[in-house]
Amino acid sequence: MNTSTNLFEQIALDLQVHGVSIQSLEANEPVLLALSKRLEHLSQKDFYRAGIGRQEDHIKNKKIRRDKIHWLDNSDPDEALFLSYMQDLQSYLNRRLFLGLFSYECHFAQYEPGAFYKKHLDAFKGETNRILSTVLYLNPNWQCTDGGELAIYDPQNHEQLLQVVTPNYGTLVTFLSDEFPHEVLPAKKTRYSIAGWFRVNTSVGGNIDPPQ
Ligand SMILES: O=C(O)CCC(=O)C(=O)O
Ligand SMILES: [Fe+2]
Repeated sequence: MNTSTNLFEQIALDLQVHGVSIQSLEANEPVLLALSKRLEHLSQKDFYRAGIGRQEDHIKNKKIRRDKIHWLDNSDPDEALFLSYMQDLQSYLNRRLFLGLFSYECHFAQYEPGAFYKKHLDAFKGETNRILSTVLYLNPNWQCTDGGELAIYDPQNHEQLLQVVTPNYGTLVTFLSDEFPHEVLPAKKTRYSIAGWFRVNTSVGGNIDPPQ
């Protein structure tokens, strides 16, 4: 078994038992280095203010989330390397857990000091084809006093805190999109992550659902 297979198996087991997985991608240095290099080359104009679903109300948006995002695609080789890695994870999880995952979409997110994302679910039962959420953190030397933690809540009791995840470089969180409420606590330093979603295909009449 190579290191990716070990990690993929660990994620599959975590999901099976808990519905949430917190692992480290640090053994896969090439992918992390490629993403860090890509982040260095992206400029402020490559990021734009994120919205919530089809909600276009800017004031309301700003009360809920303050991150800026940049979608990944295959035209950039460093982004493509990560997308291909997540494609391998998708295939593994489909073989192992029969999830029928069909596509993966993801964006870099930049949280400037003071930015947050209030408690939310990434998917509502029956209303979306987002099945699994992933978040990968890209912050070297993040200190516990830097804030910006991901707080994950109990699916049965949305007030009950389950886990607090420090956004350390290489940490990869995976969870069931319509089960786990979560929030990003205000960051004190600029915080980078890649948030992504594995989706099932809900196409009708042969029209494939657009990936984003
Ligand atoms: O960056 C994070 O820790 C989570 C972001 C998130 O929940 C989202 O983008 O939906
Ligand atoms: Fe989320």
